[in-house]
Order: sequence, then C-alpha cells, then structure tokens
Amino acid sequence: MFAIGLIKEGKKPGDNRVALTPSQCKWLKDNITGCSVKVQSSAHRCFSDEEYRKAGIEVTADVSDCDILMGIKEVPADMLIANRTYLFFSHTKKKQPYNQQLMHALIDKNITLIDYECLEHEDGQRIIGFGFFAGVVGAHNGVMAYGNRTGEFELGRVYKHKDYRELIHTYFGLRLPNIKIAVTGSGRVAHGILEIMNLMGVTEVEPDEYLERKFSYPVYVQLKGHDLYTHKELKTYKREHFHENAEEYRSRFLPYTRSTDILMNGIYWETSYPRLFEKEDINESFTIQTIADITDDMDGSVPINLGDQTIQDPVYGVHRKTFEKTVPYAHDSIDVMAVGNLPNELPRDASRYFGEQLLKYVLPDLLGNGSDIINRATMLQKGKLTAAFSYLEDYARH
Ligand SMILES: NC(=O)c1ccc[n+]([C@@H]2O[C@H](COP(=O)([O-])OP(=O)(O)OC[C@H]3O[C@@H](n4cnc5c(N)ncnc54)[C@H](O)[C@@H]3O)[C@@H](O)[C@H]2O)c1
Repeated sequence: MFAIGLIKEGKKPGDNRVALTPSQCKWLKDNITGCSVKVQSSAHRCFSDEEYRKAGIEVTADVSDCDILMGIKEVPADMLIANRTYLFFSHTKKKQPYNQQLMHALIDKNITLIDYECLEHEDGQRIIGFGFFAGVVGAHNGVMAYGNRTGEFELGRVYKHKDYRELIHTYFGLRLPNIKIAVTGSGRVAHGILEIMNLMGVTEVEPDEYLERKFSYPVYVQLKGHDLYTHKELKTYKREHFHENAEEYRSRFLPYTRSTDILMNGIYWETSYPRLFEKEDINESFTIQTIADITDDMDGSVPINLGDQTIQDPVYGVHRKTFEKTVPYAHDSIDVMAVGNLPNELPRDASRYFGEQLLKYVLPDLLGNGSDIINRATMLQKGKLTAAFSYLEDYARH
C-alpha cells in the first residue's frame, strides 16, 4: 500500500504547475493496486482543490502521512518531512550554491530524493521537459510583440486563456502580414514553435527560397544544425563532431539577419558554441525587428539578450547602436522577448504533459519494483548520496 501526496508549492514566487492533474490522480487510484492519492490544499495551483475533489481525490491540509511526496520546485527546508521519498526539481546537480542548504536539510532528514531533471532514458534523453510548451508560448509572444511594434494586428496574452485549446481558437481569422520568420532548433522547443507557425497559417519554405525570394504571404524557415553551423576549415557539419568541438565551427546565420522580420530562437546552446550573430552585425542590412529568444541564455546565442523579463512584462527593446535596454517597440531598438518560465503561461497543459510522462515512464515502476530510470535519478537514498551522485560529496558535506 502506497500513499502519494501532491504537495503545495513552498518556493516563492510560487509555481502554478502540478505533477499530476485531477484525472491523472484518479487514473492512478483506479489502476494501480494499493495506491492512494492525496492533494495538499493550495489556492495557487492551476487546478483548483475543487477540481481534485470532483475527481474523487482527497484534498487536505496535511499530507505528512504519505510515503511519496511530489512537488515541482525546490521544497523549503522547513517544509520537508523526514524519512519520506520526494520528487521535485532540486536544482542541486550542478552544485548550485543557492540550494546547498536544501541539500543539507534533505540529508539531515533522511530523505530519498528523485530529481525530475535526472529522469532520463538510457541514451540520456530527458523524460520530463517543458520545451514544447515553451516553444508554443514563446512563438505566440514573438508574433504578438511584432504586432505591437507594427500595429498591423493584435494578439492577446496566452496566460489569459484557460488552456491551449482556448488559445488556438483565437487564431481563427488572424491575418498576418507578409513577414519572414526564422525558426532555429530541432528539439522540443522548435516543435512547439512550428506548431504555432502552422496554426497561424504561416507557410514553411526552404532556406534557399527564403533567402532569395519575396513572398506575398507569411513564411517561415526552420534552421537546424547543418543550416546554422559549418566547420571553419572543412566547411562541413557533423552533429556529433560539432557537439564535441563546437569552437571549430562558425555560424551560417548571417544571411538570414538580412531577410528576416522575426527570429524565433529554439536551439540548445553552450558557451563554446558560436553565437547566431554578433552585435557588430547589427547594421543597416540587419532586418530583424523582433527576437523571441526562447533558448534564453543571457549574452548567449543571441548577443543582445540582456537578461530575463517576467510573464507579466515579457518584452524589452535593445538599442541598435548602444545595445542598451530600452522600452519595447522604440524606433531605434530591436525587441527581445526573454522569459525563463514560459510554460507557466499554459500551466494546465504543461502539467498534463508532465503527468503523462510520469505515468508512462516513472510512477508504475516507482510503486512496483523500481527501474533503472528511477535508480539513475535517485540522488539521495535515505539521506545518503547514491554512487552516481558521489561527485556532490563536498557540496553535501556540512
Ligand atoms: N524559456 C523557457 O521557458 C525555456 C523552457 C524550456 C527550455 N528552454 C531552453 O530551450 C533550449 C532548447 O530546449 P529543448 O527542450 O528544445 O531541448 P531538446 O533537448 O528537446 O533539444 C535539444 C536540441 O539541441 C540539439 N543539441 C545541440 N547541442 C546539443 C548538446 N550538446 N546536447 C544535447 N543536444 C544538443 C539536439 O540535437 C536537439 O535537437 C534549451 O536551452 C532550454 O534550456 C527554455
């Protein structure tokens, strides 16, 4: 007999996502023998207490009698219950200094910690990622910002809609001008961007056409690794080689800066990778007016990413000559949309996706005989670092 408890988020500002939706809780209860589910009452979750109650799930202030406790963000040390198994994003695997005390508390309280970020398939592919909805929200916000700048059309805010389904209804009748949109990347974020491009009726074209032609309708091009990078000497691109030796490559993006209106950036980037363009490339021929930097590394692949904005206020301007931050939509600026928690604008869909992955790949084994996926993501077993995480010993010691 196992009792699962969904905890109330304790970190401030609170995350409105949740690990399991009401119907997923019901599914667990009905389909896994001996499993019960309780939800700690919360006024800030994207699914209300009432929705859980309606699904037949107990909502209570106290979940301390549950064996397995699931949250989203870091659990404040004083809220941790000793001798339990916890699942949440601990943000400790890179020895993040701001969470060292949390690591100490987890150890002191004999906790078993399974970190969502470490749940991976055998080949290292992460099981739980919010990239798709980051792409969806980021693409919407990018087009919205372009509309605000030019006054040619108007799009509302994503978070004001109940969910994704309601959002896409607002695209019926939307007529975009003949803009050119460059989408970079090939992972989950890029897939979310492409979904919005297609729903907004933007036509996909090939890179050569995109660069050479004028169109009488809105178009986008998807630029993947080989379109974006080339070896400085060999003039080739090999994915594995690039990942290991990125400093030997240069960017091929420059021509696109001269025929793009909106850049939707969805690549994975590291400091050894070339940037898409450099600040010096921003001259009279640089046509990009709006950048939705969903990748969102400050001073990263987009050199004019000056840091994060918030969901409430997602866009700022960057002056084309001084590179200083300005108000959005100013005459001499390029607009940058940079927000680090984009999926929180669609928390119900992001949560449903999260729970689906947990139900498919994690929870049945966690409640049964365990699995390699779970073992690899277990950072602490009853307050002790597991072998795979022994590199955290100095960080964990106090
Ligand atoms: N702003 C936000 O709210 C938000 C939310 C989610 C993700 N992101 C960011 O967006 C970026 C893309 O995320 P994603 O979910 O699409 O990633 P993903 O793991 O789904 O895709 C990564 C893609 O990058 C490529 N890649 C290049 N170098 C790589 C390397 N060294 N290791 C692994 N893959 C490499 C892969 O081939 C793959 O196509 C990430 O930087 C992520 O942090 C931002």
